Amino acid sequence: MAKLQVAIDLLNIDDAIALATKVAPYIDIIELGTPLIKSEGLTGIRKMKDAFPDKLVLADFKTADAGELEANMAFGAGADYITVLGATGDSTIAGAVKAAKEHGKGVVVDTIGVKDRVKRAQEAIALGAEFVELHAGLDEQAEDGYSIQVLIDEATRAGVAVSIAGGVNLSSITAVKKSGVTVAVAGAAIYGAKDPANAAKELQELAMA
Ligand SMILES: O=C([C@H](O)CO)[C@H](O)[C@H](O)COP(=O)(O)O
Repeated sequence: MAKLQVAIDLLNIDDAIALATKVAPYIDIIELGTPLIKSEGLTGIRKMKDAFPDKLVLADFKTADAGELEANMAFGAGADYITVLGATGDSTIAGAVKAAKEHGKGVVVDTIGVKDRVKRAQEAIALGAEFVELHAGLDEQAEDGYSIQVLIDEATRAGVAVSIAGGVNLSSITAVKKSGVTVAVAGAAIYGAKDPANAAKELQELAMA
């Protein structure tokens, strides 16, 4: 059974909270996507956590430097998780992990742009990350020939706690879940659906099957 995370790549916090309200019954983790964080800042995180105190809130900072400082900012605003780039140095991940331990929260390392995602995932877990996101971002997904299968194969081999993000939808979620992921991340498949609540419900059913 995999947890389900909704990645909200909207730009307005009121729209994001309205979406989260529809899908929250089927979701374990509410992610404020990087564009939303850049648009609404720490205030957006505070508003989301205030609206959903019983849900895990993930701030998709994609931190590249000053790991401890940025993690303290995110956790101070109410986030339960922050993302840190796997492409950055070990000291940045270690700094964020230090802040996470002080707050009783978690660091998720995002492998976007990393060549050897499996190796970096194993290193990141050794540094104290709670889980690692095997991630093909929106631009990589738009490249010719992209297939989520590469992430599914990597999750099967990783041997550490991972999530998959980058094209998780109703067609791929069963294979994603079978790969043994801790968390399946779905963005456009939920916020772009005609009926986001129903999309989240169907994804959750398949993630739990
Ligand atoms: O993290 C993401 C991206 O970098 C923009 O913030 C997306 O939320 C993530 O890639 C989810 O992708 P889809 O499920 O394919 O929308």
